[in-house]
Amino acid sequence: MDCLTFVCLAVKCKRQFCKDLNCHKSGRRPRLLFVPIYKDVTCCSPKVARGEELGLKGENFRKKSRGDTSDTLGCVHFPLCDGCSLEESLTYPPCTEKMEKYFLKQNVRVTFHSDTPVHGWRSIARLAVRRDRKRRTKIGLFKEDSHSVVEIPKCQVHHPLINQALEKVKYVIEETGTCGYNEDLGDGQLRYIQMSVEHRSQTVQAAFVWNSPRLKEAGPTCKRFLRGLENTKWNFHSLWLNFNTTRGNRIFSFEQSSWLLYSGKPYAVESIGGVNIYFPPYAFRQSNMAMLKKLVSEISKYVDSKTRLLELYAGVGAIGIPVAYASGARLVGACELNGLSKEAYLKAVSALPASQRSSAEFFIGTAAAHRDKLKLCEVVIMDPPRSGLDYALAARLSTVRGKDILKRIIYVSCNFESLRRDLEIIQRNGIWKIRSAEAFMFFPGTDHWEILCVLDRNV
Ligand SMILES: C[S@@+](CC[C@H](N)C(=O)[O-])C[C@H]1O[C@@H](n2cnc3c(N)ncnc32)[C@H](O)[C@@H]1O
Repeated sequence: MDCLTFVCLAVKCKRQFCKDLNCHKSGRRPRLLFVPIYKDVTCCSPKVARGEELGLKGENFRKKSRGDTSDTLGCVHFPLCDGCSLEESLTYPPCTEKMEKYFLKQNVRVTFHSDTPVHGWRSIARLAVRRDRKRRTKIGLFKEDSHSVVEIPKCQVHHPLINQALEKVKYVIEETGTCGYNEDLGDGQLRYIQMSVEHRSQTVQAAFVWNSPRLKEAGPTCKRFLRGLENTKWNFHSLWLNFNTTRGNRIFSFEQSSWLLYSGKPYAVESIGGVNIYFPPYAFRQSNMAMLKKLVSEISKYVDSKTRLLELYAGVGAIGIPVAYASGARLVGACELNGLSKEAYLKAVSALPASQRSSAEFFIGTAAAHRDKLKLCEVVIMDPPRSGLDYALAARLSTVRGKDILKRIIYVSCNFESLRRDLEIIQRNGIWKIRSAEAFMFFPGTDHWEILCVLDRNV
């Protein structure tokens, strides 16, 4: 999810620049934002002004008419900024047809959940900070196929608090003489900013990637910058530093020691399905919180009470824990590559009744490495990054073994192409049948759906 996410990183051909930017847009190039990205994904369609030419209608699908402002981007930064690829019919993206046809071939009608605001939905954003040739510091997204920054102060999909926070940051950058990073020279101070909204307090968790190995070497400007932000008395939930001096395209350093909480609280807390989920800046977080809640509520319908539930690609448990809470399932564990997510996961799990969490473990590593844990569960939830499932996991799922009790797979995907590939592997031995498919409009403005696909084991 996303990507960063943070979001879809681009990823094709020569465009393999930024390794940990997640961009849920086209996958054509490294765009800033939103979460880790991974291997090769198929390029999506180019920018299109509307998706209305497609005539398909899905169940519950509210097709909006052209000119309906609630389905139009209306952003001054379009099309210069590559964060969005659609300007109209945002809840009816071109990829819809392909997806519906695929599932229809498997005798499954897709249920659409597209009733979402198309503005202000992005509650986490990662932006680059760069110094241009005129020594001006710019904050924004990379322009396509380049590392020159397009400023987007009036971005329509950002939560309004993110734009407000960025305005304050820009002001403090100027006041304190903080210098944006210069990639060619490897000098400058501020490299990236991540802003993440905590909805309950209407505050913003801000993380600043600083070009120094530690606070000690960051120099007086760093402290002036942070004090300057505090002095604005604005709604910052917390101010974080991430120290990253590596050349290249990694936004963050993921060493624990590279993270410093300068002020405020360690976690942004969101209530999802009635349970508190804790988000530190160094863990994955979905960008559309309202739709995530809808997704969790739908998934809960596929999980019975007391079922043994495993979550793979778990992040901090934003899906699996609320699903267990709502359904009464027993968590047998969660697997996640980013070990820094463990503490937040265990904190959220502790809110579940003891009977539901007593055997819950957090397994750090790849889902492939932990695929033997599948034998512990009756239902597995998997929400991989855009690149899809680890091959060894998909292959393992395709061959049920003697003692396996697994009877349902709940696959959440932000990339139809990798989902289709994985479903082919999982289904190749005829053991699994698709029970249902639902599409959630997580990323209005992009040519993507978040897809929930449920498979049941043939009896
Ligand atoms: C799309 S996110 C979903 C996270 C979580 N389900 C949520 O909604 O917040 C994918 C997660 O998988 C993790 N990840 C990436 N590659 C992985 C792998 N090979 N094995 C296990 N986890 C992985 C990422 O760190 C990220 O937290």
